[in-house]
Amino acid sequence: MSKTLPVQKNDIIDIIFEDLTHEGSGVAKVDGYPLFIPNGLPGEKATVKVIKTNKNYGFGRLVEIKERSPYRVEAPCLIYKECGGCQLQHLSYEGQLKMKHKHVMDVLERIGKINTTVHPTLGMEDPWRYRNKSQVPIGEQEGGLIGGFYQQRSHQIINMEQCLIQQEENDYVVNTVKDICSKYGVRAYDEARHKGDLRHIMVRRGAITKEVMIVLITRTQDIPNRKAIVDEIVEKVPNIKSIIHNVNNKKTNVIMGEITRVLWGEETITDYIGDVKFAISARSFYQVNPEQTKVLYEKALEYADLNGEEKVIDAYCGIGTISLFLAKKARQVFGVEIVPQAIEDARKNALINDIHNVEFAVGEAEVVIPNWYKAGNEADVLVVDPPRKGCDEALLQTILDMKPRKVVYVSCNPATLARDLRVLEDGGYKTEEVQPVDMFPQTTHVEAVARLSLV
Ligand SMILES: C[S@@+](CC[C@H](N)C(=O)[O-])C[C@H]1O[C@@H](n2cnc3c(N)ncnc32)[C@H](O)[C@@H]1O
Repeated sequence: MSKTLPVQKNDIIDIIFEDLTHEGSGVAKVDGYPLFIPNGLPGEKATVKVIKTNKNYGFGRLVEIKERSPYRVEAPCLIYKECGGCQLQHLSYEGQLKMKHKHVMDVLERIGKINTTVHPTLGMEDPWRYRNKSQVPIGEQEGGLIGGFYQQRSHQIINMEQCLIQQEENDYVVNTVKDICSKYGVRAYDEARHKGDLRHIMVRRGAITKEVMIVLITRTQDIPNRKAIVDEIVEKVPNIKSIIHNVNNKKTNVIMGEITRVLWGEETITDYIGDVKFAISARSFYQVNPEQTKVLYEKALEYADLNGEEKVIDAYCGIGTISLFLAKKARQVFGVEIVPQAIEDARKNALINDIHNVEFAVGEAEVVIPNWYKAGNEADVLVVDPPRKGCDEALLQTILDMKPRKVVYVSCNPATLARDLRVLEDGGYKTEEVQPVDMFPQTTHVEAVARLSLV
């Protein structure tokens, strides 16, 4: 069968890169047959070696770049090639923003057949050191704890002293906690044998308040020398506000387990987005790029186009971040979220900010909102901000039945955005514009906000 393919394993051929995959590999086509080649950039001419062929696509390796992309740069991070965290450090930031814009346009067109205006990506002035949350898997080397990242396509942990997309303070906190736990004899979790203690260290830091939360995630119910560890963390970590212990004793890739308790300090840290203050607990979702979150939410608010009279639903509301911005401009907001701790935070956040025209419910958006509609409730504007898998069909159907005047769709996955926009367009909505926002510089991820109106 492979005889009919235009290339064979071990062929050395000249190609031109046409595109980039979500993993950051260059894509070249030979008589329509796609080859995926790490490190290639669109527009580049190169010699490549074919290393594997499947029926519909193959893989190759760069031998020589013959014509470089004007957007190619030297990746500043020394562990960029081993770490799976960033995929685009070899592409200039201007190139990244262009690539993300094209990606959103292509996916909307290819998957959703959506014909709309996609604006150029809104990027950052300084696209480094932006993350407010660090979450590192823990391993062992020569008796001490190491932590950093999984080597690409493996579960081998590589130690990391710094990460160029993390706030610098988070690097210090992770390294300090690693050292303290090592000193007091904490053993790393051994995934293969399901033995040992510490699985992950998570650090979250308020960009404005500087408040720090540390979460120690262990397999075991307790942490050896817990008190000494906590005391030393409190002594060594500036602005520490909360030390949390989470127990995850399952054989799973999911990071946090069901049991969460406060070891020291508060259950939450606080932070500001614009002039709204938020309490954030360990289990709650909170956007990782605070600077761009403000840009994203402002765009969502602009697209909601509120005049103070509307009833608004915020589906997948997390700790009520978008809900509270909406509540300042609407008559009534109803937020729905599946994580109970996030809804506790959301209610607390409404109180902290003296906002009273908002109500929150715990549950699946695809169950709570249809029931809410069946009970005779309606909304003028509906905002959705689902996880990567997009909106559930039952929620989309309820939107089509309820017919809110406007739908604002905030998406972290252009493919599911395209799929869901197609359903909404088939049901009578028009996608008027889409704004990509770069929440994750140096990576292939892109966020986008879409504005839909009932036609
Ligand atoms: C991308 S986050 C957005 C959160 C919030 N809008 C924000 O900007 O911080 C998606 C949220 O949806 C929640 N979620 C996931 N599946 C859900 C479901 N079926 N129903 C309701 N919420 C869900 C997650 O817990 C998470 O908080």
